[in-house]
Amino acid sequence: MIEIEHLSKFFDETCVVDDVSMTIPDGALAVIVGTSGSGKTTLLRMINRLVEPSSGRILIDGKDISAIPPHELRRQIGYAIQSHGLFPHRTVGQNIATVPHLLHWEATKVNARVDELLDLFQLDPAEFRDRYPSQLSGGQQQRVGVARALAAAPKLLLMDEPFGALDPIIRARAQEDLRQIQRRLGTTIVLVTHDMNEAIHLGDRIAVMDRAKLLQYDTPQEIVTRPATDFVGELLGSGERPFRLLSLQPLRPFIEQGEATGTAVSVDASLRDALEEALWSGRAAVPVRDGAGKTLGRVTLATAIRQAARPQ
Ligand SMILES: Nc1ncnc2c1ncn2[C@@H]1O[C@H](COP(=O)(O)OP(=O)(O)OP(=O)(O)O)[C@@H](O)[C@H]1O
Repeated sequence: MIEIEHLSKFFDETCVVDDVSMTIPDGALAVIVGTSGSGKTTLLRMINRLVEPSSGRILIDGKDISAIPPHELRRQIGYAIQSHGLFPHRTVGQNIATVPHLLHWEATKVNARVDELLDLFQLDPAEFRDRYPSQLSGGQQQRVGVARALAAAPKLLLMDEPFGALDPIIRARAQEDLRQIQRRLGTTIVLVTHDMNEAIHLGDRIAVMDRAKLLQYDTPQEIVTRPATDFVGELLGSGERPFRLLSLQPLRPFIEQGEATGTAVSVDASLRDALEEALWSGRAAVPVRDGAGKTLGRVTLATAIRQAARPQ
């Protein structure tokens, strides 16, 4: 668990993080979202002591991190940034092995870990292990950057706009990878983004920042349905709110029996996906199928419309 208590940071006279308190439970994915210059990166970098707070404190598993030497702290905490920060003269394998080497892991264990991570990120180890970063696409470099951050299986991973440079298709895949990895390994993740869609899609909790202050820290559901200030509402985009609400609702509870033909949606999709499919094809209901292709029933446009309304 990470406990951030009354944390502030001044650069000269300017306060860039102002009295922020928040708790991130173990295994949660907390997203810090907000406008440019609101203090998101500074807040994140105080968690691994790349920036020292002016006041307040951070506890990780009950321990005040100001008592842990920074280099020791950083070996326990994964860190992935937008410009991936790979070492250009080291191979992909050597890059991923950085922290395991610092921790003096045995060579066989390191090699096995490198291959395991490459597999996880769908990069064939035989093909990619010995390449240099310049021989990879931007998306592959970013995946290697995240793999490197995960190499020593840190309990905590800090990510600063990790998917910022990716095109929308690869970005969606990288987001999906991250959620699966997080579920599998139980990693606690703090991720900075300025993209509200990404925040709602990924976050168990969302921290909304504006001008150094934490305006709201809550579940995506609460942020969408009960924004704490007008600014949070604006950041969500008022016209987008019904769709954001639908994207948070899995289809399964809304499946009913009845007639529906045409292209089906997956049972793993959200109500928003079903709404889009229904609207785009001009149908009042769409069939729902499971992974094996079996039709489970249908979801109607009327249900989606009902569920898009602001809860009372
Ligand atoms: N080392 C520094 N010295 C002085 N000012 C700094 C320093 N680092 C950041 N700042 C200032 O602190 C403020 C917050 O910066 P920060 O990078 O935390 O914001 P951010 O919300 O992550 O922004 P962005 O989304 O644009 O990356 C900005 O006004 C920035 O100019």
